[in-house]
Amino acid sequence: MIKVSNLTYVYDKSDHKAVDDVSFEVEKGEVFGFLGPSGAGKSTTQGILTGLLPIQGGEGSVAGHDLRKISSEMFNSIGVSFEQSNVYGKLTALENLEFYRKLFDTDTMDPMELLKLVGLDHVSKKRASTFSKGMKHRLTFARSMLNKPEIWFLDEPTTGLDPAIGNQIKDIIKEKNQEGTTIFLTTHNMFIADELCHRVGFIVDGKLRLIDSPKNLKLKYGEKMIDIEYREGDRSIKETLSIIEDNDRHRLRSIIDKGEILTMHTKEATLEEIFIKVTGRGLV
Ligand SMILES: Nc1ncnc2c1ncn2[C@@H]1O[C@H](COP(=O)(O)OP(=O)(O)OP(=O)(O)O)[C@@H](O)[C@H]1O
Repeated sequence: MIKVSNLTYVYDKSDHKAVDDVSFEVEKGEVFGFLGPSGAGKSTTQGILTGLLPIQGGEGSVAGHDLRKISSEMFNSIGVSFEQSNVYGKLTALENLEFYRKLFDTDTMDPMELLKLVGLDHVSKKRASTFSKGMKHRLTFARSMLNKPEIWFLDEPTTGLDPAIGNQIKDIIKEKNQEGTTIFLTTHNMFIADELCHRVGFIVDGKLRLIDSPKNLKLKYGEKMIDIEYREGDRSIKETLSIIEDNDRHRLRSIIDKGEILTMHTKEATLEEIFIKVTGRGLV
């Protein structure tokens, strides 16, 4: 669905590559997470893939369309939800969707149905300028689904939303993916990536450092830890021990031998911890 090789991009008057020799493929039906800290090159890559920025170095295709010869047909196949909401303030929520709907020459979704899906049906006749940041974000998100995209580009889809609405958005993403939509998710939120993505790519300073599934990454890089709580006299004590480090393994054995264990849980490394281990960088 997406195939890029040696993608490179330098902004005018910049002395460094915003995207530096990036190659990857995304299969049909996959949720692919593009993860990295601020300034890593995520938005620039997404800009090239969605035709907002011209391809400079390298090759690529999106839904079978060559990025060097972008035609309007490509825009019928993709949906893009930007991190920054860009809705028309003077139009109502419904008018915003009706307006964009006319720009496609492909089958589109019913705007009211979309507003209902993102919980904005009760304000369909209100001007978007009166909306909160979260509501504008949901309207942008709904708009990106209008043309029933084959590939859906989502830039920080849950950032700045309250947790209940964030969960609703995550459910919609999962549902669309189950219906067959391929998803390219750009984020620096590792929890969302872990929950939603089949594979993730770590990008830092314009370079793609690694691609794998969250599960494989945890197996490969995650040092398994155990949270153990036990009783000693009339006190309960908690410890976190590695099951790889020799000293910790001895300690664990001696605690088990003494008995009186209250709780014991294995604890996997988070994707964020693995990102730091692999790239030497945090996600902010
Ligand atoms: N319009 C621009 N002109 C010049 N440099 C830019 C422009 N947009 C981005 N850059 C630079 O390109 C690099 C990659 O930026 P990009 O916005 O792609 O990163 P990002 O990973 O999407 O970051 P964020 O998570 O903050 O959106 C950064 O060094 C940034 O400063």
